[in-house]
Amino acid sequence: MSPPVEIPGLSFGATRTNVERAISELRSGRPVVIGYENQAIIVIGVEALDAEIAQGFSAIGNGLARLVLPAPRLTRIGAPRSCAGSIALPDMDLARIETLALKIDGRIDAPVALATPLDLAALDLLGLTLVLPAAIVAPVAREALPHLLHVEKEDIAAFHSLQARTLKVVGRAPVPLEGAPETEFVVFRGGEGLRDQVAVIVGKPDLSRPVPVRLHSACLTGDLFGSLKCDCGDQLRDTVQRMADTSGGILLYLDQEGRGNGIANKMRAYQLQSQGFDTYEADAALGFDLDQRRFDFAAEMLRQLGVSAVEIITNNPQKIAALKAAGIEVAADRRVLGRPTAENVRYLASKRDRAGHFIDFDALAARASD
Ligand SMILES: Nc1nc2c(ncn2[C@@H]2O[C@H](COP(=O)(O)OP(=O)(O)OP(=O)(O)O)[C@@H](O)[C@H]2O)c(=O)[nH]1
Ligand SMILES: [Zn+2]
Repeated sequence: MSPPVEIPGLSFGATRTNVERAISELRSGRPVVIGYENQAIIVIGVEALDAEIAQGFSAIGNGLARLVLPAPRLTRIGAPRSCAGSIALPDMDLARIETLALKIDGRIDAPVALATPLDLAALDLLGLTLVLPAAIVAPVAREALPHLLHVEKEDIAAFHSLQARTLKVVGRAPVPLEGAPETEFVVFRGGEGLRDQVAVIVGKPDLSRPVPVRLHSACLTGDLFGSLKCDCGDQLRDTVQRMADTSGGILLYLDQEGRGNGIANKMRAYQLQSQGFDTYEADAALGFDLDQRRFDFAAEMLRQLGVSAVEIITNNPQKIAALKAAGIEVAADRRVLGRPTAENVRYLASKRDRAGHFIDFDALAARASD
């Protein structure tokens, strides 16, 4: 057999390749191995666990498998923590695991150990895959399980900053919209979890001045179906209309459904909301922090479009701070009013009270009676 060769242009770095493959493996329901120094663990998301895989974890882990949960979930089930932790799974009891990871009435039933660096890397990787942030892990020898995908802890950490840098335009075309006939869609690939991100350029904004810009995170229920639970659809259409009626602007339509949790977790959260939780309590009960989104790659999209200064259209102070941190000049910030409904007032009030969004309820009420 001829020896392996390094071919320029065909030798991709391990960081990108292995992490991208690991995301795909975990989403397909197959475990991966994460290595760090001379240690390694085998990992799978709770969502993908079945009796057969559980048996495999028992065998390979010699009874040392554990369930790793983020701090908000541990707090929810009665073990207040500011950092992730793990619970021993000596017998891989599937019903117990589901209760601890997901059930509303889950209660802690064993001591919680501090998460190891490898445990934290497992949660980090699951976050990129949009599955429930609950990991089953078991220690393994580094060289064991050669047929499974191996990824290094450092590569997972480095992947986050790599993502923004790998963005590139893969397609663009005019898409005339109702009320905004002169509109172009520009599709970028890369970004968060390799998803496609779209810049919607409305009219012909003057790039030599601060450009009206909105970063809009995808909301299937609100944007497309007009859900009454949020204000997203109104914000989307009103912003495009406002841009078309003035000197144009750019709306970045970001594939960040559910504040970055993914549509499946958003529906899990909605289910909890139907039982009385508010939008943040529901996310926390599932193990999520207030907001999973990052906006550094949105800044990179703007840069690639030739934008260096913006008038941002948002009520969300994190979006403003993130663009500034990424080196975009924010010359002004403008509010964007949705329409209040009986179903979304609690959601809007929670965003104001818990996440500091600038939401003026008097202005909203005036709008409702327009
Ligand atoms: N997890 C979760 N996500 C939600 C819920 N309701 C709406 N979302 C998501 O929240 C995000 C809202 O994004 P944006 O429209 O960019 O809004 P924002 O962060 O409130 O900021 P501005 O609208 O710019 O003020 C979308 O990704 C929605 O899918 C919810 O109850 N739970
Ligand atoms: Zn919405």
